[in-house]
Amino acid sequence: MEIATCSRMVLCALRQQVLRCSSHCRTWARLLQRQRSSCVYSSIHGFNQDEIREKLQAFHGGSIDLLKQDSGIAVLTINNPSRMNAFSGSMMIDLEERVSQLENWPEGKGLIVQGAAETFCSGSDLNAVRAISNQQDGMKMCMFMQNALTRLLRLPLISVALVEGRALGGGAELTTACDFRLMEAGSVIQFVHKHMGLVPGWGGAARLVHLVGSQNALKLLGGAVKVDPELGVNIGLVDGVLEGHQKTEGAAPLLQQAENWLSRYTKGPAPVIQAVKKVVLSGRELPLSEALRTEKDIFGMVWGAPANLEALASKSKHK
Ligand SMILES: CC[C@H](C(=O)O)C(=O)SCCNC(=O)CCNC(=O)[C@H](O)C(C)(C)COP(=O)(O)OP(=O)(O)OC[C@H]1O[C@@H](n2cnc3c(N)ncnc32)[C@H](O)[C@@H]1OP(=O)(O)O
Repeated sequence: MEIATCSRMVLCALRQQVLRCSSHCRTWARLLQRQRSSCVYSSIHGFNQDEIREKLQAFHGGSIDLLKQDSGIAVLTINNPSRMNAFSGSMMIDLEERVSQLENWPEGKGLIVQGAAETFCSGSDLNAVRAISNQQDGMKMCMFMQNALTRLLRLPLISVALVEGRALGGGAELTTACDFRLMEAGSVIQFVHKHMGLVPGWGGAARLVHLVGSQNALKLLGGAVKVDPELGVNIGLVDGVLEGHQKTEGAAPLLQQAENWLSRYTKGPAPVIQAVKKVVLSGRELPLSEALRTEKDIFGMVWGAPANLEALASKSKHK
């Protein structure tokens, strides 16, 4: 082969390689950008993820367990029963890692957040709280948890907190990082922060105001009110009440009841369910013009896609 032909072939192969690499890099850059934009705090706010992870890791115990099911509904379990599912530092890191796994789940449609051993979550582990009660560490933990819970709420999955037993302090805040809340009869959500000389710091106050309005939020935080299912439904915090399966004979297990409740919203192909969540999220979080532009982009992803073409071909009627 002539030297000129040979070097043309090498150049061509190199160019293809570079193109492949740059497209790969662009995809990565987009992914990283998306990840960053889901967070509230980054290095420009003085937030150093690795530093706080190292600090939190020192307070271990418990775990956050993730079960991805073929149905497209995942179950996230807060698991630290000997401390009423309080969040240790390592569980905070676990949570952030599980959220990352859910961000990269193309088949996902729904998420149920529950506590282990018949209670939801009693907030931060008070042993860790005592050890990091200085201002600086408190701020770092607060930023870490705000990032993790904001990313949880922004997942392209329809999420529900299944409240059994008690959701206290940070546990109450966690329920507000889901799209919906279901309460077992007899369970309680309580923002106990005032009794601890605090206010919510995991984003729970901001989200609570969005959910129930500022008047009700002021009452719940100012009075550290115990919210039972009836009050929760009345003020719009709670979306459904489940029968306590131990107290009501013949009632299905709570997780099964929650899955049945959620399934009406997760029925259908994953790309469509994810698009539904994304348009609602942009409407909830963005100024109108930006939300409209985002809605157009998301619409563009489902228009003419397989589910849309299939529906058109089937000439379905909506009776
Ligand atoms: C406030 C803001 C902050 C944030 O947002 O970051 C927080 O969340 S601070 C934490 C707020 N939560 C609390 O203050 C809960 C305190 N605990 C209780 O009120 C009770 O323990 C209760 C109601 C959860 C359960 O009461 P019960 O009588 O049923 O059981 P025990 O009290 O015997 O609890 C069993 C066992 O769990 C330990 N426990 C419970 N919650 C925590 C917690 N948040 N951190 C660490 N440990 C907790 C409790 O001490 C018992 O352990 P034991 O070794 O048997 O004494």
